[in-house]
Order: sequence, then structure tokens, then C-alpha cells
Amino acid sequence: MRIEDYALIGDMQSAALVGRNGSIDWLCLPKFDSPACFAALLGDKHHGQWWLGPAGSRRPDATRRRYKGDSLVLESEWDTPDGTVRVTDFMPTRHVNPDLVRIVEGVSGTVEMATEIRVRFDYGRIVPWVRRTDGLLQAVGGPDSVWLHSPVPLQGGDYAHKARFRVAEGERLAFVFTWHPSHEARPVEIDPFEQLAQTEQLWQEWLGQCAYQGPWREAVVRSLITLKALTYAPTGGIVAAPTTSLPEDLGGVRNWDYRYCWLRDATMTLEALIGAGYLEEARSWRAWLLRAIAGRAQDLQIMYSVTGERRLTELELSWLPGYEASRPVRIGNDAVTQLQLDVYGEVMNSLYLSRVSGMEPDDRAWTIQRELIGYVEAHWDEPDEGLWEVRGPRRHFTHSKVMCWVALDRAVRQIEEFGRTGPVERWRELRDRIHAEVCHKAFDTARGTFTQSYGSAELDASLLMIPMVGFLPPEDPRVVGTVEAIQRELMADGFVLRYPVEEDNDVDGLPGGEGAFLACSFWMAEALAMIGRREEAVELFERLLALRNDVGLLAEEYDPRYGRMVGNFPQAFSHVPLIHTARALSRSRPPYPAGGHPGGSGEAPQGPEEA
Ligand SMILES: OC[C@H]1O[C@H](O[C@H]2O[C@H](CO)[C@@H](O)[C@H](O)[C@H]2O)[C@H](O)[C@@H](O)[C@@H]1O
Repeated sequence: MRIEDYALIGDMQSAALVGRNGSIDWLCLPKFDSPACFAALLGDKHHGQWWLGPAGSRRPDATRRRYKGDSLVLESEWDTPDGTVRVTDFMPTRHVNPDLVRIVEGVSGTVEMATEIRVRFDYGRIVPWVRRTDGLLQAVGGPDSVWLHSPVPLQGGDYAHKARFRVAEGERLAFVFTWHPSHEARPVEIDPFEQLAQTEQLWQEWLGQCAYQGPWREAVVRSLITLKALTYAPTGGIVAAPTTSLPEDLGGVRNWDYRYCWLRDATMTLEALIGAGYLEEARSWRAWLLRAIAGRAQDLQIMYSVTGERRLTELELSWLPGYEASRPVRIGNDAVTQLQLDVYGEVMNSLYLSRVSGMEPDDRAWTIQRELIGYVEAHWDEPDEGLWEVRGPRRHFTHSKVMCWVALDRAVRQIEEFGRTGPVERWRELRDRIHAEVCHKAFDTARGTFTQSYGSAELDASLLMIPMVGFLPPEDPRVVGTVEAIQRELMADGFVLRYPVEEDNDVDGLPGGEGAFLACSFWMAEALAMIGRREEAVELFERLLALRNDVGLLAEEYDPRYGRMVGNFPQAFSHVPLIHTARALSRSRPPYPAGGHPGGSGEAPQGPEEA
């Protein structure tokens, strides 16, 4: 199944991927980063899968599917010669244990249905013991146990449980799958129909707070729902994606675990949520951040688990063959130990924006920000791995330096605008020094463009963020020159690459190519809008929207060679800039924080042309 054939359901603690043919191929319980109990996504049905659909020798795709209104409740419908049947899949809000509910409903006629379930704990490695108790099926293996309430009798065999049954018009049959720690007593059963009503209501209430009223609202709302689904409700942490090892290069080695909270991705997600009126998420993330990074500034990591754990050691799961043979399958992520200086700017920016949006001050937050700035003061001039987390040699990445400027700029603003205390003169002086150095060392005057790193001739899509973060005004010729150079040199098949990936180029230290990283194309659309080229911006934005799958979801990348989505799915880093670009094009996103460009050209800015 292609990556875009999946839909997402979740309960804000974990999430499952449901295939177009009714197969649940990915589910980690109890948390996003727990071992999967269905891992067919990275192997086959023997690594754990739950299929449910019309009976027959093949497993046909649903005739149509959609989310029920603005929710995460998925409805898949099959038209068959004998009638139409609907399967509603959702994960109710967590009470004590995680539940997955599948309701089969006869829409017309009488349809013969079938189901086949294989539970495999520990990412497909543990075949559990299965027994029947009081009409329920219980599977146990190590620390994990699941209970399945099935409305039809299931037959065991071939390490699976199967059933064939009929559903007539108006009939509703509910399957409930509940996880719990194997040492605990049997979980309390939920009422699936009551839970369905409650889950729908929850989403309705959440969307009721949405402040976005601009164009492309349907795409923006689906992206907001997806971002909310990637939020770990108990702590406020946000995962970059709910999957691991969906390849950036089909059949290749660029397979990473995204089930963690990157400070970069999370702060960008928050900016999108805050912009749409969701301050509660910002409050809860700030509390998560203060707990996660508590301690010495030099110990700050670029990512943590959603509960704040720091050790995310990378491991390869040798028994999983990988998505379309893309090996290795990895869990954990070695990027955790990298130096990525941009995260200081991202954290400072998001805490500043939270204040601008009306969030109450927190003295501990300011103490930590002062510590972070102390670290930036001491280390901003070192080479790092940058936002792309390259596994090649460290460099003086331009984007990292620009974000160090952002860190200082937002610290200065907190003093100027919110009466915080700190060595403002020293910080202003360093902010301006970094600005001058970047303009001197990272700008190629002959080509009229900023470059990826000091002294390099390469371009990099992250340079498109220069006007967005307020480093230079959009009409500055250096910004326009950079946008145009990236258009000329980094675009392939209508989309923007992160940086050139060629065999003789060791930027990221990895073999193989990759698709177009979708965030970069959204940044291009936003940058075009900012420099007044709205028509081109809209054209590119709509080309990107057309890549979304039938239920509005985007992976990390799109590979024009195959016309397919690649990389982890769905990816916050793709949905965030979708929201930002829609806001920029509808003029509801301020181009940079109020107060001008302290380190800018000094010339009076000319506003971008009105459309
Ligand atoms: O492709 C190389 C790198 O890919 C991952 O990083 C990317 O995803 C992160 C999470 O969305 C994002 O913050 C980062 O900017 C992206 O480059 C992976 O985690 C890295 O280990 C890998 O080197």
C-alpha cells in the first residue's frame, strides 16, 4: 500500500494508520513511541495487522472514505453487489486504557464481511499467547496485553483470528480493542457508541475555538486537527510524526524515527496553533518544555520523548524488512546528540510569540531563556549539524546563524516590550554582530544570494526563512535574490529540494537521493507571497494542496520520480507551513514580529505589492 493510502486515527496519546482497504497496519501502545502491536507497515501481516472489510479473495479498497465532519473519526464505505457497508474507526479519548473501536454498519442490502487480526507485540517480534475469557479474546506477551471484544465469533488458526459475518441495512456491530499493562487487572469495558458520540463532540468543541476564517479553510482545519492529533495530551509534548522509518528514498537507508518531540518541529507547530487561536496547547507545551529542559543550558537537547526522556538511543530492528524493503528500520534517533544551534532561536521565538499572543508571564520561563541566551553567546560561532540534522561534517550553516540572531532578537524584545530584565546592551551588540557576519560571510555577491554555509556555493531551502523570521525585510534585494536563486537552482519538477542531493555531494553524509521535502515548497510559496509575487505563490500553494491524500494528509516529502509521498506520515513539518502559507496568502500572518527589523538594512521598507 502506498503511504498516501493511509488515514490517521488517534487519541492524543498514540495513533493508528488505517489503510484504504480497511487494514490497520500501524499502532503503538500505550504511547506514540511505545513498541508497535501492529507493524505490518514496515513488514507484512505477520508483523501485526487488523484487517476488516467485505469478504472475498481480495481485499478491495473502500469505494470512498472521509473523516466525519471536522474530526478524527474515519468512515470508510464499500459499495458491493449486495449492498453498501460502512466501517467507522476511531480511538476514544483516553480514560484509563487506550481503546481502538471499529463499528461495522449496514448502509443498504446485506453485505458479507470478514476480519483477520494478528496481534504482534514489540514491533512484530512477539507472538502472544491468546485465550478466551468471558467471550473476549485476550492476547498477552511480556508487558503488553490486549483484550478484544468481538460482536461475532472469531476462529483461531495460523497465529491469527478470523471471522466471516453478515451485516444488514441498519445493523451496527462494534469491535473494541483495549490495551493494558499485562500485570494489571482486566480493563473496564467501554460503551463504543457512547464513546463515538463523545469523540465527535470533543472535536466539534475543539474546532469551535478555531480563529482561522480565511481561504483554503478546509485544508487549514484538517492540518490543525492533524497537529492536535500529534500532541501527547498528558504532558503537552508534540511528536514530529506518529511513524518510524517510512523512507525518504524508497528502498533506501534514509529511514528515521519521528515519534519524538523536536524543539524545532514543536515550536513551529505551536506557532501554527497559536495563530489559529489555540493558546491552551501553548500553555501546556511551555510547561512540558520547562520540565524537559530543566537543568544546565549546555545539556539542552534538540529533541526529547513526549514525556521528557533524554536517552533516545538509535537501534535497528533487524527482524523488520522495512517499508518496500527500505532498511534498516530504526527506533530512537541519534540526532538527539547533535548540536543544532537553530533550536535556540526557535524556542526563544515561540516563547516570545506566546507572550505577544497574551499568554501570562512565567518567571521560570524567563530564567531558562536567560540561560539559553548565555549558551548562544558562548557557542553561536561554532559549526553545527544544522536544521537538516546532517550526518556529514559540521559546518557554519547560515540558517543556524540566522536563528542565533533570532534568539537574541527575541530576548531583546522581551526586555523592550515586556519589561524583562537582562544585559540588553550586550545582547543588542551581539545580535547586530551576528547579523553583520551573516551578511558578510554567507552572502554570495556575484550570484546575489545567501548560501547554505559560510564559503559554500550550495543553496539551501532554509534560507527562504530569512524574511519570515525578520532577519531582513522581504523587499531587500538580498532576499529577492535568494528566493530567485533557489527557484532557479533548487527546484525540481515544480517542487523545492532541501539542498542538492547528488552522489558527489556529501552535505548530509548519506547515500541515495530523496524526494522534495514539502515544507521547503511551502516556504517558497510563503516567501513569494512576501516579496509580492502572489500569483506564483498561489499557484505553487495549490500545487502542494493537490498532493494531499483523499483525507487531507501529507507525508514529509513527495517524490516526483514516482509521483508518491515518501517519509514519515503524517508529518507536522508539512502541515505547519501549509497553515502558515494559507495565513500569509490571506494576510492574517504578520510577516515578522511587530517592531521592524532591528538588524535590517536600515532602509525604509517598501511593502509588498497588494494583490
Ligand atoms: O534526513 C536526515 C535527517 O532526517 C530527520 O530529520 C528531519 O526530521 C526532523 C523531524 O521532523 C526535522 O526536525 C529535521 O529538520 C529534518 O531534517 C532525522 O531525524 C535525522 O536523524 C536525519 O539525519
